[in-house]
Amino acid sequence: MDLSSELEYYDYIICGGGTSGCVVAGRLAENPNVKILLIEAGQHNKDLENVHMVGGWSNNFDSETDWNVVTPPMKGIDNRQVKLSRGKFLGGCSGCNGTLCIRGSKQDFDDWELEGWSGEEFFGYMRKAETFHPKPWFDANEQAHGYDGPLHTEPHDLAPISQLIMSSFVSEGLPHVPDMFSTGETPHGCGHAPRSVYNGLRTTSADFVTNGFIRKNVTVVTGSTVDHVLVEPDAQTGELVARSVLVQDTFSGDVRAYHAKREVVICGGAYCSPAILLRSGIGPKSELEKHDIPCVVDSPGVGQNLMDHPIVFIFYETAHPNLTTDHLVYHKNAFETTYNLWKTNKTGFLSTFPFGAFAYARLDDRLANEPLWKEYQNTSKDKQVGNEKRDPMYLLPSKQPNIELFTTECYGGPKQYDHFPASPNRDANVFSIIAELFSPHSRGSVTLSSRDGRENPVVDCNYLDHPLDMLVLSEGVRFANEIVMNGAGTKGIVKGSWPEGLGYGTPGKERFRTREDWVPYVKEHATTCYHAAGTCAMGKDDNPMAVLDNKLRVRGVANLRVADCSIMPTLHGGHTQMPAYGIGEKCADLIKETWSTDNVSQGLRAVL
Ligand SMILES: Cc1cc2nc3c(=O)[nH]c(=O)nc-3n(C[C@H](O)[C@H](O)[C@H](O)COP(=O)(O)OP(=O)(O)OC[C@H]3O[C@@H](n4cnc5c(N)ncnc54)[C@H](O)[C@@H]3O)c2cc1C
Repeated sequence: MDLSSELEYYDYIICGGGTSGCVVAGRLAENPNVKILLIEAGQHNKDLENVHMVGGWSNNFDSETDWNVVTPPMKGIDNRQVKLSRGKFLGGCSGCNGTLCIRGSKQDFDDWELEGWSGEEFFGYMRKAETFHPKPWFDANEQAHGYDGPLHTEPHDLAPISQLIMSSFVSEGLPHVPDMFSTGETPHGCGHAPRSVYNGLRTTSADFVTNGFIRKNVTVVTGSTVDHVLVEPDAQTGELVARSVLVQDTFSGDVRAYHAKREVVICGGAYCSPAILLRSGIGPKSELEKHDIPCVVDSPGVGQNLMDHPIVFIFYETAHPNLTTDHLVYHKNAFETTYNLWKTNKTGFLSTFPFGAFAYARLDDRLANEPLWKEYQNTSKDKQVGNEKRDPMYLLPSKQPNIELFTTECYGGPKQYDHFPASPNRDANVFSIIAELFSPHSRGSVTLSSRDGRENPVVDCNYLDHPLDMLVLSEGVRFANEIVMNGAGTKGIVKGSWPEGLGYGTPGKERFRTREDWVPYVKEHATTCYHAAGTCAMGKDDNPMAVLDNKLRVRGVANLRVADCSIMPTLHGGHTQMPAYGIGEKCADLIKETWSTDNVSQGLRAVL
């Protein structure tokens, strides 16, 4: 195919206008002397009401604004398939997520053992993206936040049910540390998760290249799917260099090419970035052969090491009116009223996401007598940090939680829970608690279904394949239920539950008392927390599975980087949007460092 007449030239080409990609583009554009192209497969976000109105988040799914990825059956969860929604529009998942800003523990990033990515340094990059707006009632840790980034965040005003759950957390042994999800230093406690919302509007990474940050040197093309990156040997050195990007019109399939004078950065997210690399001939040779793609670099780690946090919901109905927020959205004509409120004032139920109270928990005492836990305690890699031994999940008990617990302030959750009987439209008042597994041992994969860039890859999350993952998550779910049933704030307020029979009826007749009792429910209902990561992992030079070096450079190809959640060697114990922002910030700095005048004159590979 002769593309020479169609080439357009940019200094940097960013492939994927999602959470990290927009940050990379926006930050590089601070230098007015460089020209940047940002390519997004989906549409622009400006007219997508359900992006700006946080409460409309789920309306972005099962349509053309969703990648609509569905896993194959997975044996760890009763051979069920799971729908993996991803934002397909400018801003990517930052425009349809739950808005939670939960950064993880600093130790999670120290564990990567990669120069430049310590917890201390990386928390600095997450702060850089943020402008935090305090509220008088919230005891913020001021140093933990940023105050001049394009991402506006604020604390969430709790509904009455969340206040009650917070006191149940405390009475069940999880001390209150208000801003613990921003500091990364408390592995066991409860507090408030700031949100990526301000003045009733969602803030997204698209804000780095739109609104107040539109810059002449950034060209945003939407509706354009990156098919592959053209990698060619340099005429003088023979070294492989990323030179151009081949793009298909998402709808018509028309092809065009763009040329990078300096670098190509792949930011397609943990499912699509490995797919772009594979289509470019960079990946496990055997996988490329299946699709007749010539192998440019045999990189066995591309698409492997897929991680996510499995979660399980438990729902409760309370007889007390107005503790939950169901009356503001589901009952009678509430939706019409609340929608008008958002339309006119940007306030009300739809202006925030109905998650409530949050906790991190260590489960050491609860798991101490489990035979599997003891077995791994003795046989697992016993790497010490100081005097402290890691637990079987490879976590440091003094620094990293085993699970997160969080709650909703009304009915709502993945579609698989729709069959539960107390539909809120019948005027029921419903809340839920969710247990989320950190540091899973199970690993999944991303492979190609076809060479066509417009076909989704095959994403197998392999949830709960490892027995330790099931052990910890089922104990986490059991703990979650005990908090609601026995905790000081919520004891006695429950009149129904899903699953049924959770101990609000006849004492001693509860159906779910032991951890084993919970295992079938976990298998039947575990689903994604949407935290996909790890499929183009960074790693040290002696690690053959490391797709990238610690500067996000693709091993074996010059002028090609990846920047999004796929780069994580291990998944942190938190939620992934703040790291995605931090990765974008870090990548922009790494690129600026490479192409600073000094470095360029030292012979880095400008291809023109
Ligand atoms: C429903 C949902 C709820 C979530 N809730 C939370 C939460 O409350 N808190 C939290 O911290 N995290 C949450 N997450 C996770 C978090 O939002 C994501 O992990 C993070 O935003 C991912 O950022 P990314 O840059 O890696 O990928 P993305 O944001 O997905 O960006 C990838 C971009 O690349 C584009 N793209 C892909 N392939 C191509 C191609 N071939 N050509 C051109 N463009 C392409 C995509 O359309 C997308 O815009 C949630 C995610 C979802 C989906």
